[in-house]
Amino acid sequence: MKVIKFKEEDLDSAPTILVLGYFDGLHRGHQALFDKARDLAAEKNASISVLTFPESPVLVFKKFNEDLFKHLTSPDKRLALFEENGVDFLYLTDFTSHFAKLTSHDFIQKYVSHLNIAAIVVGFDYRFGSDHGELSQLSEYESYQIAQVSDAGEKISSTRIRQAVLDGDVSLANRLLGYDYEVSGIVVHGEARGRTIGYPTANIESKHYQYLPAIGVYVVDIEVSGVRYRGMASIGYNDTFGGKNKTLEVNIFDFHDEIYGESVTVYFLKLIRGMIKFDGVDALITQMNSDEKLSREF
Ligand SMILES: Cc1cc2nc3c(=O)[nH]c(=O)nc-3n(C[C@H](O)[C@H](O)[C@H](O)COP(=O)(O)O)c2cc1C
Ligand SMILES: Nc1ncnc2c1ncn2[C@@H]1O[C@H](COP(=O)(O)OP(=O)(O)O)[C@@H](O)[C@H]1O
Repeated sequence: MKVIKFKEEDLDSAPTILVLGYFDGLHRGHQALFDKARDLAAEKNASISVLTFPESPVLVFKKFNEDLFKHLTSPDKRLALFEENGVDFLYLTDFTSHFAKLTSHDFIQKYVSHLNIAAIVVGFDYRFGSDHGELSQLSEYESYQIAQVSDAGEKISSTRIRQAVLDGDVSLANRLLGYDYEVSGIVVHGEARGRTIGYPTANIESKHYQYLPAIGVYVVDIEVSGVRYRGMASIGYNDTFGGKNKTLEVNIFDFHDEIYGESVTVYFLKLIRGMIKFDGVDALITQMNSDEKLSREF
């Protein structure tokens, strides 16, 4: 997949299926658009292009807070998901005040018309341009609007998945995403207490703006240097020890190596329980023994 800043002179000239949207998380609802795009691409011998934005359009409309930078995936994972879904050309353009003022007609003139469009695919609720144009506006092109995908009778949406993650319901998030919710980060030093209680934990700090699941203990997989291990994670303040910082820590099963400074990815599989403030370290260890048993059996 080629990632290209949208400029008229840099566009590929071969016929292409254009998929439009922002696609945070590229969940099962989004994947339905790419299923259709792949069918069309095969039928018309065309490539697949996406025209999207590096950051959320909401940044242009709302007072800033850090949450507006947050995504369901890291930037790398976002690219990998587009690639897995068959995208050949990912065109990026900044969503700015100027961009927001374009009418649907301007958008077609300035962007869509410069591509060699074989067909356009959008989602059921797609609107574009300052006049909130509908698909009919694109009627000069062969265009397809994909029906909403539901799960348990409710629409699959990035908002619903974000809420599931924040509630700690990673099982639901994973089902709606169609893959395991993951957070990437770097292994940093903690209090060096883990090893003294028989459960060393890799403390993971994320540089990306991602949603961290709710405080609690989780069954996880963790990828270290390309190998995926089972483990158990804690998200919280280490209440038993009066911790002040919220940490994401993973005890990795059948693993014995120093990995400070390594980039790792944590895949959240299931919420085990909430955080408990124990009276002493022995009670914590007993609880962690049973967390381990459950996590290994998952
Ligand atoms: C699976 C798991 C469950 C945990 N559960 C709790 C808990 O219920 N209460 C708590 O205070 N700390 C809990 N912890 C966090 C430990 O307090 C923490 O890992 C330990 O203090 C080591 O910290 P360090 O890595 O900074 O040295 C848990 C950690 C793991 C890996
Ligand atoms: N099975 C394991 N799970 C997690 N980390 C491990 C494991 N074995 C060794 N380590 C190493 O030990 C470190 C964790 O030890 P710990 O005593 O908890 O110190 P810290 O407080 O710095 O995290 C990890 O960052 C990693 O480098």
